[in-house]
Amino acid sequence: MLHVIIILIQVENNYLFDPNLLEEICMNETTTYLKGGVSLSNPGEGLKLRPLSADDFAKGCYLDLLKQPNLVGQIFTETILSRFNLMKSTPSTYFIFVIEDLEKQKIVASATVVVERKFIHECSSRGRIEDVVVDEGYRGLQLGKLLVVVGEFLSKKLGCYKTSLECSDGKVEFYEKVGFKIDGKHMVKRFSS
Ligand SMILES: CC(=O)SCCNC(=O)CCNC(=O)[C@H](O)C(C)(C)COP(=O)(O)OP(=O)(O)OC[C@H]1O[C@@H](n2cnc3c(N)ncnc32)[C@H](O)[C@@H]1OP(=O)(O)O
Repeated sequence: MLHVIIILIQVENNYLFDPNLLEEICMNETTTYLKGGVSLSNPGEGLKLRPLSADDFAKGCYLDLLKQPNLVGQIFTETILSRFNLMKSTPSTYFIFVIEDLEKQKIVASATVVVERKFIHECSSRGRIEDVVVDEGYRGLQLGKLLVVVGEFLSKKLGCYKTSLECSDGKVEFYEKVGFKIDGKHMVKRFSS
């Protein structure tokens, strides 16, 4: 039964969100310089930036990518697909986009924008950039920077008044290169490791 569900999802090319949203983003205003002409429409030779698709789990490579910061743990196909469908059915909230190496059919980079709805600031919304990761074999090609800039402009397009992210001290310099500034302190109480 599960196999039937997976096949149906593959046939529909089930994107998490409408790909037109990415195509409509205009990054002309960015102050971030992406070397080598890297852009949303041209992330590099043979690479394509697009929304996450349910197909990417069947290929396996998306989870392999997320394992590179070793954050996946043990999960089952049913759990993954039910989480994907939950995100997809929550309107205008979860935007996971990936970069695929088309020849290898491999997901080589990914980032998430989550839109948090608020009552403050006249019922505004805030974007959060999460889970930025580039495959070890594709680092240093400006893909990390591209993901963050796309996250920034996607947040803007979705009407957010600001976008923010949390990172370790070792990544501060990377995010500063894309125009982010330290603003206050981040505090946390963990319920599991
Ligand atoms: C909000 C969050 O998700 S925080 C979690 C961040 N993700 C991770 O830690 C996962 C593991 N790391 C990675 O996936 C990658 O190393 C990333 C995403 C941090 C960087 O991706 P890359 O594609 O290699 O970065 P990219 O090629 O775009 O580099 C951009 C610039 O930042 C610099 N840079 C890259 N990593 C770092 C770093 N850790 N510290 C300082 N500078 C860095 C590069 O030298 C480059 O400089 P340049 O533009 O002047 O040449």
